[in-house]
Amino acid sequence: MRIQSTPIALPTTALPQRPRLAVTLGDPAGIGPEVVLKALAEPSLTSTCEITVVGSQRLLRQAYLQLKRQQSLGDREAEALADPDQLLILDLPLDEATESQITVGTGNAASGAASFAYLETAIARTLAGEFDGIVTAPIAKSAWKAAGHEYPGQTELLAERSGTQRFGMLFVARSPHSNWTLRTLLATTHIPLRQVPDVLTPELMTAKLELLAACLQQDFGLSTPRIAIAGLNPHSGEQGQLGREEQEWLIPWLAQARRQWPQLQLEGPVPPDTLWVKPGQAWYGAAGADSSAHDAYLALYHDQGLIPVKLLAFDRAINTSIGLPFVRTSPDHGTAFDIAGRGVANANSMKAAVQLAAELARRRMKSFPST
Ligand SMILES: NC(=O)c1ccc[n+]([C@@H]2O[C@H](COP(=O)([O-])OP(=O)(O)OC[C@H]3O[C@@H](n4cnc5c(N)ncnc54)[C@H](O)[C@@H]3O)[C@@H](O)[C@H]2O)c1
Ligand SMILES: N[C@H](C(=O)O)[C@H](O)COP(=O)(O)O
Repeated sequence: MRIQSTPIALPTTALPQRPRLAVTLGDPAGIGPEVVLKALAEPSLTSTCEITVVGSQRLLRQAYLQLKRQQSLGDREAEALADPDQLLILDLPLDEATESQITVGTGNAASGAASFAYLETAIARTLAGEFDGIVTAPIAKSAWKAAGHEYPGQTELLAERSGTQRFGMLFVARSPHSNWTLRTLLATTHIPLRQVPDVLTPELMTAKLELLAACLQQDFGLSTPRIAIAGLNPHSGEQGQLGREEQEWLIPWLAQARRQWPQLQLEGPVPPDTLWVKPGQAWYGAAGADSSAHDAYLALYHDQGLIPVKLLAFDRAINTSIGLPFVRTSPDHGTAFDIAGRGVANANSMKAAVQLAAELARRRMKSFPST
């Protein structure tokens, strides 16, 4: 089903009861179309929110037909796929020349430009009040760069276009073993490792902690959360013997943070190698672990936080942008060019991203009903 790309002005009396989510296709050469079609085949998701796919209807249909062909030839039970003709699609067609440059499995300037346009459009329509949140299928940073878009990722474009100065990258995952929820915020993200010690400052940590506390309160109903803050160096510097950052500023900053936010139960700087023991035990449901694990973790750099997240929950963790004026979630994986087009992508993280976006949007609609 194709809808014209004209603003949908709802009369104020007809406020939507279900959250309206824009789901962007991501890089059309990656697994985005596949995981979107698999996720939107879930009635439990599509019944709780109104979903509009933002991207090329033609490329989505091509992905659908390719997956259907593979399933007809395969000996495995065919995984349900949403029929593009049954979906609400905000169609952003490519001209013939550009579309001919899209090769499934290879990100390039054409696929980068397409995925950039999908997200740009979803942001503009959300800011115009047409959507309550955005779920973004994966893009390839390298393809964005090839298309001339110098952003570290989707998060930065979302922040720039929504005029958001302070924002964060939070990973959320609900354990299938214990139903315990892992929440990990990254203090720094897409920067080279060697820059991390210089980018980390007390001001940055304060900004991230404020965002995290507000998110835990607003989106998860946690007003006195237990938060663990990671150390930077091995053994958190071993009293300065293995690095000085903890002694020089991180420990003093934490002492000041405890005074500034008495409602937060702050632990740290926790030695990074043992920080993840309790969440790991809580994830697998060890007796009593969920009471000793924390409500949230503040990791100091990308892989310090994401190695444990993806180790425990690669197939279900959700990247949630906090601080934006609307909900945004994304699967934790990327475009997976190496398996794109083969029909073997796991769509659970995409499903979890849609489900969390609907939950958060619904919660915010109740907290801040439109006037
Ligand atoms: N949400 C996002 O937009 C996002 C997240 C991470 C990486 N990326 C981008 O994706 C591109 C590729 O990144 P990468 O190779 O580091 O990570 P990746 O997640 O794309 O792939 C890593 C490995 O995991 C596998 N994999 C990923 N998702 C899978 C799924 N749903 N089902 C089964 N297997 C899956 C891949 O086949 C690959 O072997 C890069 O350009 C990166 O910037 C985007
Ligand atoms: N760092 C994320 C991850 O590894 O899952 C991902 O690259 C997020 O990037 P965006 O800002 O494009 O969502």
